[in-house]
Amino acid sequence: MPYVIADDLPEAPAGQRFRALLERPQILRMPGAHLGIAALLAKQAGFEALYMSGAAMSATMGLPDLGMITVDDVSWHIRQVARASALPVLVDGDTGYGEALNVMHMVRSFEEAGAAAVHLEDQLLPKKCGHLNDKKLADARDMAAKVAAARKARRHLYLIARTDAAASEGMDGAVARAKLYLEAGADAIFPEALTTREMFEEFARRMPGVKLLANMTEFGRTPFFTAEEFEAMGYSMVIWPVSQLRVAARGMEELYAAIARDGGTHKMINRMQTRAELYETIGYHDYESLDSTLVKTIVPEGMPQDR
Ligand SMILES: C[C@](O)(C(=O)O)[C@H](CC(=O)O)C(=O)O
Ligand SMILES: [Mg+2]
Repeated sequence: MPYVIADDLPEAPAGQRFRALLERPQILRMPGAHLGIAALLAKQAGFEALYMSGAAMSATMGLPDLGMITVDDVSWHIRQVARASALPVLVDGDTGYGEALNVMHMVRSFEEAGAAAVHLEDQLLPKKCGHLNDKKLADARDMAAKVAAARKARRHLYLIARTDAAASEGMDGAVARAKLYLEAGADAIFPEALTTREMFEEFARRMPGVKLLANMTEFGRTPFFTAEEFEAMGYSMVIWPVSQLRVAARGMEELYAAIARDGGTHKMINRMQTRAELYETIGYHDYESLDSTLVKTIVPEGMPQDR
């Protein structure tokens, strides 16, 4: 249904709807979807919440995931995803784009744009994908101050603190940082780039009662586990952050090669969503019939139109 109808908009704030999903016993599954069209397709597949990846948003803009995108770039993505899907969205807030005040501005901007949750990581700029080498970690107390700042700025936004410490400070360091971030006001923890099942299980065991997020990114350091496996290991949320971007990028690569090679798109037609299917996805005809109903309501039949 068209998002422009007030009666169809969700009543509760996005953060509250996100929390309600986390109260259920099963793991919350969030595929990456940072564009309106992706949000609609993910919702159609049955997902109840979505993830917005910094890596995917950056790559969409033709940029590396080094913390170069801004609060406004991300807010633009949040608006279209929240609007198109009306689903709660967890947003990658990177390092908060600066220090405490920047973090507070990020929280307010993301909430205003329609986000449900954000994660904030303990790296220094230029931040890296958590699965790469040579990450520079922030001082744990500086990160805790950012979490506290986020807490002060948020009304309903769910706050997830991500720690990238496992690689350089080991499990003890990651656990100690997670505890500090929880004390500072984080609602949940995202232990980044754990490399074995044993590490995931140990982290969960040492964080009893804490909501944890698992990152199932491909081509990284985490071996493949299913949502069910993460749930059994004690995780409450799982993301597949960049998968949609990777598949779409491969599709674009093949399309451009085909046009260059064949002088047209004829060999790619059966790989395409048809016009009718696309219109179905975006609700084209719903908007069109809404428009004609409105015109009839405002200008009843028989009423002279050109006075
Ligand atoms: C989750 C993540 O922060 C993202 O931006 O999607 C990335 C994903 C990736 O680069 O594979 C990460 O740092 O893990
Ligand atoms: Mg990221």
